[in-house]
Amino acid sequence: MAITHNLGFPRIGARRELKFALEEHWRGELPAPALLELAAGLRQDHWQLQGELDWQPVGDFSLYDQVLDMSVTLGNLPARVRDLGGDELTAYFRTARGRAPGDAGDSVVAAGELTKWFDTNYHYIVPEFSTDTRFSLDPSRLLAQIDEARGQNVAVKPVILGPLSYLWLGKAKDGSDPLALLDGLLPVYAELFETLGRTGVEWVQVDEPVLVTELSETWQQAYLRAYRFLAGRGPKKLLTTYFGRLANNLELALSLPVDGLHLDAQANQDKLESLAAGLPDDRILSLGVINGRNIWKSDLNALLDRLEPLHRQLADRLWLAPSCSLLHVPVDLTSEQQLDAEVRNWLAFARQKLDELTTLATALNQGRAAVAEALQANAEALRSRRESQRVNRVDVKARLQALDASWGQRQSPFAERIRQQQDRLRLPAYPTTTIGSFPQTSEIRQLRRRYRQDELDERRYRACIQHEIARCIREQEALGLDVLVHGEAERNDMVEYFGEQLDGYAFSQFGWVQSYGSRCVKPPILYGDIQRPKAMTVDWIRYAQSLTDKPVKGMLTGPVTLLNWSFVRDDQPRSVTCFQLALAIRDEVLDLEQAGVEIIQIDEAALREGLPLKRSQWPDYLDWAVDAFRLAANGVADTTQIHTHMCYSEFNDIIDAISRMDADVITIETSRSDMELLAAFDRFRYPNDIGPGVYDIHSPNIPSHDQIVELMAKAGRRIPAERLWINPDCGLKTRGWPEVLPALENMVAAARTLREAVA
Ligand SMILES: CN1c2c(nc(N)[nH]c2=O)NC[C@@H]1CNc1ccc(C(=O)N[C@@H](CCC(=O)N[C@@H](CCC(=O)N[C@@H](CCC(=O)O)C(=O)O)C(=O)O)C(=O)O)cc1
Ligand SMILES: N[C@@H](CCS)C(=O)O
Ligand SMILES: [Zn+2]
Repeated sequence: MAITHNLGFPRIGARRELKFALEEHWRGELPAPALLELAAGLRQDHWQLQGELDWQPVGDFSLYDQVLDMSVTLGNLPARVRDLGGDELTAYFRTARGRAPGDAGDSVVAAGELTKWFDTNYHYIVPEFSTDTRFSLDPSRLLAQIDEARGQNVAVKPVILGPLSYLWLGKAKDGSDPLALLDGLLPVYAELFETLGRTGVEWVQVDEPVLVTELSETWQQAYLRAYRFLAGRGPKKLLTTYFGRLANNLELALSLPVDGLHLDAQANQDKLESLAAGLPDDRILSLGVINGRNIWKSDLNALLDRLEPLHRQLADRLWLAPSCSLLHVPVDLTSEQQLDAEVRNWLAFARQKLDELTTLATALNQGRAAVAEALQANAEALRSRRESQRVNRVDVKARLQALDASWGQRQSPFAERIRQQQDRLRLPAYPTTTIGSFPQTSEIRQLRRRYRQDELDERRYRACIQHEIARCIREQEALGLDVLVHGEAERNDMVEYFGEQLDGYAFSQFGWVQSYGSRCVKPPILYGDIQRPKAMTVDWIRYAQSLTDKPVKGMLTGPVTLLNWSFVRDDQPRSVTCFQLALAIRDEVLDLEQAGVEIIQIDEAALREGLPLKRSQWPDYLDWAVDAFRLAANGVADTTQIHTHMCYSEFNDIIDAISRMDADVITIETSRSDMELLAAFDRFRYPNDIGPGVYDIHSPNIPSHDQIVELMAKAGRRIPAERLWINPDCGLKTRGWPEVLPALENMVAAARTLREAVA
């Protein structure tokens, strides 16, 4: 009997029920018991949807983030939150967001840092450590959910984050080494396992995704030490790895004293037979056979060809699962009634992926004939996708073939370009600008919803958006900003907006995926060769420019970010898809230039986050990613100024690549690090213009004039004043106008002060 299980289910809800309830609760409109009741209802629904599986995950549900949940279980909330007291839920939300419902004044604290979860678009709350950190067990959340699940006849398999991954994902604010905390942490994990054992849990899933990164000898030794210490305590342990190949850590993983190993079957595919052959009799092997991060149907027949011999060898020691938690895919394809039927037939969301798993297990346990119809339909769907004219377009492929290196080359080097641009733009010293988006108010979202639901015709919708753009231009002129933006009011999201307009993309209605906390994104589905049927942004920018004499930036999302934040095709290398996107964006850049736009910003917010988890693979990725950016950007004349924006700040290790992008101006996040992160640009003698962010847009706090002047003075010690711009860290879409206006007022005033100093 092959056994089926799941690593984790999306918790936001098929209709984003959790998002809306959380936001209502934070506004003080939904009491905590009602929020908790809704969460319990979602868990119940999700266990029911997973009812066919042999084991179901428990503890994967989270009100905000699973890493923060683990911090609670290990008694490791930040001292600034613990000191404020209050109940458990209050402390939880204060750590996540800096405030709980009703908090003001002294009860507002700095929120925990959010950072991306491996190479996904999910963001977790970073555990905070110092040399003084002491852990203590609080298993109450996990035990309560185990009880709840047992009450619903769930075959309970608790899920926890393992000790090494927990330490690796955290940060010591005092610069100490998190690994030094391992000895203090292990007894708490031991107590947790023993507690779970006493409640009769048979298997516990211990997530150690860090095993797919390239670990130093010290970390490898730490793994051995930790799992030897924990051996034999509590339930059987399924050591769970995901997001890639175990590579050098495979032997290490196999040598750990655990009862089973889960790995991504596709990433480790050349190892499966030898693994099965050498597996000790008392171990199980769990294969992540269904891709948990994309939305394509699996090739079930090909998988069975591979799995049948393994199953004959391992019998019930073969477990089948998705490759990782299904957190990263939408819940249910059956909701998508407006999606093109042909494309829909190629897709599988979370529910459909679990169906695939059940089909595979039935075929293995009872023979393929038992699921002949499902296998036939699957083969048909795959054939239809492979042969579809919409997937493979001769014209797009031919254009890519015809590319030569000159397409990625600006006409002149930066020093010459910037002289021509300055002659044309006549900007003051320390030019001020913003990153693109202005507040996405509920009125703007309502507009879009009414347009989508045909309550507003196109003419009226466009007039309303123009009205928003006009307001945005008016406000920026009144503030005295130097380079304006149109505000992005017409965009639901910086990626989805472009996906909706490019051939080769489909988009869903309900395909929401959690990005952080209650915030979701709806990644568009890139299924075929990419072609831009018509200009996507030119009318809006032209309209904005018609309202002002100041330059308005054309605003685009770059090819690498479109790639990394979409569900992309798996039938060709990512680099090829990225170059197709680059050509489409290049066409838009040239149309903007043709329309007289003097400055064009191409956001590459996801370029760094797409770095492979293994450093040895970085050079290859950076080569083609930077080439794709250059292909998109570099068709313009010297007089056209290209900006790029990246809303993160760790550039030390990729500064060569950033430099090779050769954007005339790069705007980056630096305010929270006190400009320290400019050190990389300084050390490398980065030659082009830089706009180091002077205020943190994630916080409602208003930066003062003096703070901004001080930050820019620090920047000036690293970068010559004539190459500095002044701007916020990132776009302002999540903020409200009452916060944005005074912040930008101070920013412009600070620029004036700085200009006086250089006059
Ligand atoms: C910069 N970030 C982004 C990432 N990935 C992207 N694809 N895009 C990004 O901008 N990754 C890293 C970060 C993550 N940061 C964020 C920040 C904010 C959000 C966010 O606010 N998401 C919204 C959904 C945005 C959206 O697409 N909205 C649509 C539909 C809105 C909607 O649900 N409308 C309701 C009606 C609402 C109303 O007020 O009446 C409806 O239709 O029923 C739109 O604006 O049209 C969120 O709500 O979570 C995400 C990631
Ligand atoms: N232009 C986008 C970039 C976000 S990373 C914005 O301003 O929202
Ligand atoms: Zn940004």
